[in-house]
Formats: sequence, C-alpha cells, structure tokens
Amino acid sequence: MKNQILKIVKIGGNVINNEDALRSFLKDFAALEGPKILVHGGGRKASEVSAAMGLEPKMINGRRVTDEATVEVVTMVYAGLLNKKIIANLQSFGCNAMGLSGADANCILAHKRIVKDIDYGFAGDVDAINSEIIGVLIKNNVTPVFCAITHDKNGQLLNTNADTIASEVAIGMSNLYKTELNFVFELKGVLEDIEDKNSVIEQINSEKYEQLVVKGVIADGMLPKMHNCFNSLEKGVDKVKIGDASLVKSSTKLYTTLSL
Ligand SMILES: Nc1ncnc2c1ncn2[C@@H]1O[C@H](COP(=O)(O)OP(=O)(O)O)[C@@H](O)[C@H]1O
Ligand SMILES: CC(=O)N[C@@H](CCC(=O)OP(=O)(O)O)C(=O)O
Repeated sequence: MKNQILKIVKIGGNVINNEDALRSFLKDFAALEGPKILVHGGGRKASEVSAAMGLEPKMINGRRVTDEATVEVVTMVYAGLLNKKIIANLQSFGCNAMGLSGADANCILAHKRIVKDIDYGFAGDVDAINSEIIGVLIKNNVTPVFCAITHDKNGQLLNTNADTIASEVAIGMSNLYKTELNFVFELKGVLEDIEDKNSVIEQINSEKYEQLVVKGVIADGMLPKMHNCFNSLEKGVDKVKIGDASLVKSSTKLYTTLSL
C-alpha cells in the first residue's frame, strides 16, 4: 500500500466557526479522491462556550490550560457538537465519515502533559496511534474524522492540540501509506508580513524556519503548527503543506510547502 497516498487534512477553529466556509470546505473534502483522514480543532468555539459558562479560557504557548471543568466543556464541544456536525455534513456530501475521539477503538493513546513550571491540567501529549484499526476503516471506505480529544487508558480524557493530533496521526499512518499532511486555516499560507494576506512564503526549510522565528515573523498559533510540521517530516511524513481551504481542491498554487 506504500504506493498509495493517504491525505491527512487538518482544519482549525476559525474555518469551523464560519458556517459557510465550513460547509464549502467539507464539500471539497468529500470530493477528494483516494484514502483520507480529517482532523479538526475548534478552539474558538470551546473558548466561546467556556466563557458563556463562566469559565475563563486560558492559553499558554498556544495550548489550553485544561482544568476539570474545562475538560468537560472541550469534550462536549469537540467530540460532541463539532465532530457530529462535521460528520452530518460529510454524509450529506456522500462521504461515509466516522467521527472518533482518541479513546474510540483506542485510536490515540496519550499521557498528561508534564512541563516544568506549567500545569496544563488535563492536556495530553500523544504516545501511540492505532494505525492498524484506522487502516481497517480506510480500507473499508470509511473516512475517519478525529477531534482533539485523546485518552490515557486509565479512564481519563485529555485535551490535545489538534495540529499535534494531525501530525501524530500522519506519522503513525506512514508505516502503511505514503502520507501527505495539509494544514488548512483562514490564511493562504505562512506570511512574510502578517498584514499582507498575499505575502505567502512558498517554501520553508528548517534553516529558513529558524531564521523566521528569530525575526519574529512566526508567532502565536503558527509556532506549534510549524513545530508539528517539521516533527512529522523528520518522522517519515512525505509532504507537508499549509494553506487555505482551496488547498484541498488543488485549485490554488499559492500555499506554503515545508521541507527539512
Ligand atoms: N507568519 C505567519 N503567517 C501566518 N499566520 C501567522 C504567522 N505568524 C502568526 N500567525 C498566526 O497563526 C495563526 C494560525 O494558528 P492557529 O490559530 O493555531 O491556527 P488554526 O486556525 O489552525 O487553529 C494565524 O491565524 C495567525 O494569526
Ligand atoms: C491542549 C489544547 O490546546 N487543545 C486545543 C484543541 C483544539 C484545537 O487545537 O483547536 P484549533 O485547531 O482550532 O486551534 C484547544 O483546546 O484549544
């Protein structure tokens, strides 16, 4: 099967929060030929729902501090509302999708994120991807759709950055398939100047990446996204691209390609 290309596409919270943009993206994703996996975030919606419930959203270095009440909210938002809404839309476009958290069929095993001096609470770092069971779904023409929830096999659900899930799933699946990872967000790619939406940097290798970080061109959510891109290339993913929703239709030539 190593001659087949598996596409892993990740969509972020800003696309998900726009009803029309989401539906249009899902229509294009459904039409994508060949084996594919969708990974979705939803950070914006989770922050809105948390705030409405009187919980103040708190992010550190692009990751959500997830206390006991917040892990319940993110599970309801990611694994419930958003995942099922996405599945229903994909079904409407003829794509036989199945919505999954990392706990379902033990697809994504994680452990509580431990970082010196920062308590992220119930945030998870990925340990293992069950490529065998995911492969069985794909071979049976079922498209897996993962949300940003994993588990630790001791009954604890964990909130895991959706970019990290996408890159770990791509790495895990590269023992079975050639893998291409696409990060879809609201901009056309990684920008040289954040104020100029067309200033897309078309090629970034690891050397250029370091220069861009030092110059302060890459910041906020783009920092963990790029880190995940290079991590996946180092661990066997064949191709990584960052761009807007037209990336999936291959109707644009303007996007960022990452290389080592
Ligand atoms: N050089 C850059 N090019 C593009 N986006 C950048 C750059 N530096 C920082 N960003 C920020 O990173 C954000 C993308 O990260 P994030 O919000 O985590 O994406 P997602 O929508 O996939 O969750 C962009 O919305 C933008 O504000
Ligand atoms: C631990 C952690 O930070 N989890 C993320 C998961 C969702 C996500 O990554 O959503 P976007 O892709 O829309 O940003 C969060 O709760 O925001």
